[in-house]
Amino acid sequence: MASSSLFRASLSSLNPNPKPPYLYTATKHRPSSFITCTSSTFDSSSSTTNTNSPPVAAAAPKVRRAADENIRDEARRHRPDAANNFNAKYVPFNAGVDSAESYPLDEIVYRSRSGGLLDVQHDMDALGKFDGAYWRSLFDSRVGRTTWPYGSGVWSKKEWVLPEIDDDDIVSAFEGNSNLFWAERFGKQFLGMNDLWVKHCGISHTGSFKDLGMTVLVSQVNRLRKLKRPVVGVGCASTGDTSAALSAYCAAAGIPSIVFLPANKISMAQLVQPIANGAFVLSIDTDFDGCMKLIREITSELPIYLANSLNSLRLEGQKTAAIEILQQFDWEVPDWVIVPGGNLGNIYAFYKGFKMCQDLGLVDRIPRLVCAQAANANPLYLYYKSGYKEFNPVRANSTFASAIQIGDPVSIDRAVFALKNSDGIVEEASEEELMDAMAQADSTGMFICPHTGVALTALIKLRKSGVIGARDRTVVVSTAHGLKFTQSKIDYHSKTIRDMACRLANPPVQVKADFGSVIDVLKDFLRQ
Ligand SMILES: Cc1ncc(COP(=O)(O)O)c(C=O)c1O
Ligand SMILES: N[C@@H](CCOP(=O)(O)O)C(=O)O
Repeated sequence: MASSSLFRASLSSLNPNPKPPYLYTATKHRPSSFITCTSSTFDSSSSTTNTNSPPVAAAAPKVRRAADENIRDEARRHRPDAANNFNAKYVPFNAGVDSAESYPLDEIVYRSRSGGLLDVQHDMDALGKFDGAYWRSLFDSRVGRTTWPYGSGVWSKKEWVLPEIDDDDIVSAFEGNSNLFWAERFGKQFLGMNDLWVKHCGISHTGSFKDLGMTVLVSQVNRLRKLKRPVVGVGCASTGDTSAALSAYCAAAGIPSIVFLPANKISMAQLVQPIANGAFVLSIDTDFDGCMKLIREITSELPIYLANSLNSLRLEGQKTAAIEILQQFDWEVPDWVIVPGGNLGNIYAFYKGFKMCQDLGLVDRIPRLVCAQAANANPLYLYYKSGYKEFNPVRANSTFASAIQIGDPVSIDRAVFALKNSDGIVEEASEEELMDAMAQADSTGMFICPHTGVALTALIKLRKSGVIGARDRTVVVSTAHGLKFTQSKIDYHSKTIRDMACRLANPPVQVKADFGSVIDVLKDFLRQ
């Protein structure tokens, strides 16, 4: 994205005599973090004093930081004296206005007093002192840089994520800022669409969207340990992606990680990730729901911090993918966003990101959300179909979309809230449908995971039924890298899947090593 030109354009619409955010002088409209956000784009001597400085793009050439200084040191040097006014706390999820229950983020708490879910609540009055154009400009100004910690797509929205954390405590791999891919050929050829996009959240540090939430959670753990809170390690149950992200971020920070994996139910690539990153890996003879139950019991007994999305901190990072989509469309709102769902934290995270942008005036509406489930693990779909009358967990059956093989999702209430408030829809995909959709997408140049195949199936069904129109701007969220799931592709293309036609299989042709044989098969191929 050409952030500098965007930056200039949006500022001029805000103010005929524009100044970039960090140069605003009225103290009440000048969060101190705004100063740090761009400080390293300047020579520090000019950044704080010269209020006539031009915007970032035209700033004086940056003076290179001293060779013995790193980007953390540099950020520390630019740290403002005064703390900013933003803050956040845990509150019971969807609590009524009368509820006075809340907890500081430095407390170790995952559930409300009544046993319900928690949510991170931001001080919207403090954030709302700045208008939408102001936030858009600030976020745009941070894209594509290496300034600590704003080079991350998550921490570039720090004021909306964990406003009070010290930059020094942040553990980041500069996650986020993932590609929003225009699916030109897939859209045109299979759906007659010209405005179809795939948000590649899986093209990321550990190959899934979990990095977005894990940078936040592990950063907070880092802070808690510095505050001498009793956290000896961080643990999760996982279908493979949460464990990969947790172990990588913990390894980067030197924090012990413990992962509970359902034996033989995750891909080899996912299994090797926490092993390589030095996590303590338990392979347990149960399914994900069994692992989740165990980790909840263990984390209530031992000083191990819970890293699953039951912990609402995770969703604060994940919601930035929604903000990023809006940003990538130059703050235009897409009509539909389709998200594959398992434990169901992510669909709520997307809702929350979009809703904050609406509530703070960055956009004027939110997209309709679709949650897509594998038919073999579809408790939300069944609940939706019943008109949300009665929720029943299911026993999740084996699915190629193994990371969403979850029958008793912890965030069911969050998901229903997100869907009801976005005029949302739930769809499901059979094994054959999701594998065919994945193969179709791959045949147009993508290399997606089976979960993205589930989301694409939802799109295909909603296009066929006319719910999604040919001209609707639609975003499909791709949640993991296809390279984590190569075995499913090998099975499909070698046609070894029982009861599946694998109609798009493209197996390699065995051919003898002589000119005649090679030319014969090539002639056959070219005749087709
Ligand atoms: C690759 C992938 N896609 C989708 C999901 C579903 O996300 P959520 O559990 O937040 O619904 C998960 C994890 O559950 C995942 O690992
Ligand atoms: N797909 C997830 C399942 C756990 O989800 P979480 O978001 O609650 O951690 C995984 O990769 O483990």
